Amino acid sequence: MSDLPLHITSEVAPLRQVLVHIPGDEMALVSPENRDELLFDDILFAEEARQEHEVMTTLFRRLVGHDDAVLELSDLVLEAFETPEARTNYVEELIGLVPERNFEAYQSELADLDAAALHRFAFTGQAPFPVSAHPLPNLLFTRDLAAVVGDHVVLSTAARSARRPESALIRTVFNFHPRFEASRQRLIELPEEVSFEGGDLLVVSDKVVLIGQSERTSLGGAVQVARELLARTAIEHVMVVNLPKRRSCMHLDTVFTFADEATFVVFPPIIEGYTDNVYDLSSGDRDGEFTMRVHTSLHAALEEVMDREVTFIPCGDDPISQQREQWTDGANLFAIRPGLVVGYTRNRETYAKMKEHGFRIVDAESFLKYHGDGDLPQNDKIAIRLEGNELSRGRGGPRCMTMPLVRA
Ligand SMILES: NC(=O)NCCC[C@H](N)C(=O)O
Repeated sequence: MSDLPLHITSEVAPLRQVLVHIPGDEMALVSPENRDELLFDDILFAEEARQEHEVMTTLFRRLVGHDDAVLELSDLVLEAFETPEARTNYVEELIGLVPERNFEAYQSELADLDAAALHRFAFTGQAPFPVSAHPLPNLLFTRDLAAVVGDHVVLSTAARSARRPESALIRTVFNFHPRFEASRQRLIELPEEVSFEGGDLLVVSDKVVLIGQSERTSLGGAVQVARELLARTAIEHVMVVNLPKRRSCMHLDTVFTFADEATFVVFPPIIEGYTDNVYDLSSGDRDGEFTMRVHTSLHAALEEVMDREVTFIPCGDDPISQQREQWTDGANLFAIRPGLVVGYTRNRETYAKMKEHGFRIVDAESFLKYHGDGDLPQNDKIAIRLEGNELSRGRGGPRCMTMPLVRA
């Protein structure tokens, strides 16, 4: 299974391979003092978070049906670092990404570290000589590192300095790990003056993507991604969704995710409360130019571009429950196949709404017990509840914690 080419033509197509990161030592380095800077609203109990995460990856392995279904970022970085060139390159990239940290002063010492020591430095910031970096606890949210569209990969440029070094790690993996050799020609890099994070990109079909213009993805970032995708891939429409620039809705996938091919779980105040906020970009008559159409609602825009009826399920019944559940990622579902999604147990009102729309609600543990022998439901609409009281404190749900590499 090692040479599956990267490929995604729909957000809900059956999952074949996904990149995740189990909360590691870096998570235990978030403290009350540094948590703000590290983009955490609270400190997480790493062991508990790992246990919750393990249930999620067990589900993926079981449902996809092979061990290679789940790749762990930490393993891939360590394997890539076995190549000396990958280590030198990583250190150079890191220096460029966070020049203010002045890692240049220790460039040769860092590049001379062996794979395990450099790996430790990269994730936790700890080195065997007097230099230290921030830990990278947000690697838990692999979604934001890049986005696979068709057979191309858009590499993110993080908006916040706490997440900027993550780019050096994902570049190391895609540029140096032997597993991704076949995709090296299809990496899309963005200029450093714009920002783009993978949580803002949703693949609607082989011809359409949505990009949130958000707290994390700048207008310039969305335009650059559009330019590259329209020029290099089969994508014909890039629909830019303008969001309020707020932490609570930092990426489009915090307020809007797929539950089925044409069913979405949404946070209504933002997704339905704004008008004229969808800019549909397609190629213009001349190279590098766009044609732009403004839609008055995302719902109408999707129905037009998907050529079918679209259903929005609110993440709660009333404004208060919608706000509470959006905050704990009620609208951040991950689809394993159309109609089979994973979310956090605590978002009860969201599940109640999904039930009204024909979803069966099942706990992850009982799902695994019942379908433990590989006898899996094929067509039912099922929402799997994952315990995430610890994980949800990082402000990201199952979609944020997964970067699909291959969907059938
Ligand atoms: N796609 C997502 O919404 N990812 C969640 C990222 C949470 C992380 N603590 C951050 O602030 O970047």
